[in-house]
Amino acid sequence: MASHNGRGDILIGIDAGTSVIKAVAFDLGGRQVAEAAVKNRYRTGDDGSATQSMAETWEDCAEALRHLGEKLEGLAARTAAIAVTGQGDGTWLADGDHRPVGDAWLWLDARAAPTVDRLEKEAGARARFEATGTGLNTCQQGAQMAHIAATRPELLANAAVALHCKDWLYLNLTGARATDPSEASFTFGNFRNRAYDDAVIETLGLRDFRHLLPEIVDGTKTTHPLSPEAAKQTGLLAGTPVSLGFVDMVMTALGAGVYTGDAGTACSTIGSTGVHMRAVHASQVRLNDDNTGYVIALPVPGMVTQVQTNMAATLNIDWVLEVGRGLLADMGVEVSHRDLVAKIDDWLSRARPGALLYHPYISEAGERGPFINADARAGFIGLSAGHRYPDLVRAVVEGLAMAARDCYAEMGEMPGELRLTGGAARSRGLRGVLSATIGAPVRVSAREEAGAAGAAMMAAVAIGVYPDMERCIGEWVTPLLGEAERPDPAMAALYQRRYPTYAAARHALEPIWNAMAKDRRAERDGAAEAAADGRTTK
Ligand SMILES: Nc1ncnc2c1ncn2[C@@H]1O[C@H](COP(=O)(O)OP(=O)(O)O)[C@@H](O)[C@H]1O
Ligand SMILES: O=P(O)(O)OC[C@H](O)[C@H](O)CO
Repeated sequence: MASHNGRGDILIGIDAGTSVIKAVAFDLGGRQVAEAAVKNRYRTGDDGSATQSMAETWEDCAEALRHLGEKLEGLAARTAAIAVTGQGDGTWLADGDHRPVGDAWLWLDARAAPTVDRLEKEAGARARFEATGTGLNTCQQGAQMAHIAATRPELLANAAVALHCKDWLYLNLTGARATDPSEASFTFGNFRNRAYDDAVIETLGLRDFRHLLPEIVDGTKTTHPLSPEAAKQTGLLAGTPVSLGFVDMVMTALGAGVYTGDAGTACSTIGSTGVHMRAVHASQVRLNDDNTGYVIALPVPGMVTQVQTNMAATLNIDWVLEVGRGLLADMGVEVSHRDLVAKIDDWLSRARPGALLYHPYISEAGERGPFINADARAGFIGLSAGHRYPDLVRAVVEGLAMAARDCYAEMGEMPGELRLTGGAARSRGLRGVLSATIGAPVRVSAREEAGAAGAAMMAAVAIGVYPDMERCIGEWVTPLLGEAERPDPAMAALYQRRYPTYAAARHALEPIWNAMAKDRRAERDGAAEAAADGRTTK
């Protein structure tokens, strides 16, 4: 088999997202030259589970790389390096032969909620937060492993290594068991030194499982060669250097301009999840009193992102569109999700701004930023008989913007400029709502695949295309930033008035969510008991 000869003019970035797995080819100066995508698949259950086949995820990744090869002639020989990032958090357990131990638990999995409640009440919770910079929530591997240890210990007993999504793909690409400094430190470590912290592991009750945590590898410094088996499956050349990217949240932000040296800028990703972040030196991180948010390392020495993240962003848009699609389907009218997405800006323009309040906590796992409550649920406030579908769509979009403001309010001053990325940033109407709600201009990067680009930038630094990340950003990111879109003053004043009501309502709703969740749990337990009785009396 041919192997890599150490040259090439293409960098491949892989971004294994929650909705799509993408493989993207860039030239060495950062121009995107080809892209291939495979839809990701995961399952959700009534018990709050959200799981994904690990074997299929690797097959889908390999398929995306093969498709990329079909689109770009001579890709294998031209590839100078590959980098991989992916959906963060979650628990991907592999055994000693690098086979999956069951399906992966995703970041959307809510089963660890009782364990999060327990651990947050125990001594050591604040110390853990001060080390990781990250509030414990159901998404994270630490909480999920602690829950698995309590409820399904055989899974951990059968595992040799606990990985995240991108780490699992890296293992399949290279055979190396590794994780990156960002997920390692915000889950089990300290963001100041990017290393594991045994005291954190102890507070999670995971001392006996410490051996499952893999080596931490900085993908801007270290690469591993593509293995012969992976080469066969992907159509690339064995020996091609592979760099392990940081978690997708920070790769996307890096590619979209979170760190360009301009003071006061911030970056929001409005994708399935909503991620709101600013680049700061690790010494400038301000931890809140509520133990919420993330501190995610950047692949730049000393620099991290201070983050608050909404569990669900465009998942809310998808929900309201699906309501419309389902109704039309019942009446025999078939429309696609894409057709409905194309209508969003029209609906936004037909509805009165600020007429309704919507809290976008549509995920089964509740909300994680700026507050953590697995019981939080979405809802409209202010409906009256005259409201129509466009009003609901507008309220959902305004709810995403209010939730973003809520996150920035928790982190200090509102940003002076907001760089936007993620699927929903394509909507001009949504950008206008966000800009007015934050009270700052927004800019969208012409970069289509910011996450894959962020990862490829790490490979570019790792193989010496650039001496450091700053120089790479100067060519890959800054020139692609679009014009600043300024907020409409009247709309900004309206949303400024609405925000305190939005925030007050979410505080007031907390006991209602908790009571509803208690009822749901009691009903589920009652149904399970009735089913068990039915079985024993047969
Ligand atoms: N033009 C648009 N206007 C508003 N929302 C959009 C638009 N295009 C895509 N979206 C939303 O973005 C979602 C996809 O976002 P994306 O960032 O690609 O997903 P992910 O975060 O899962 O990678 C779509 O499902 C839809 O809700
Ligand atoms: O794959 P996407 O939805 O872009 O990213 C998911 C995040 O990594 C996740 O929210 C981490 O908890």
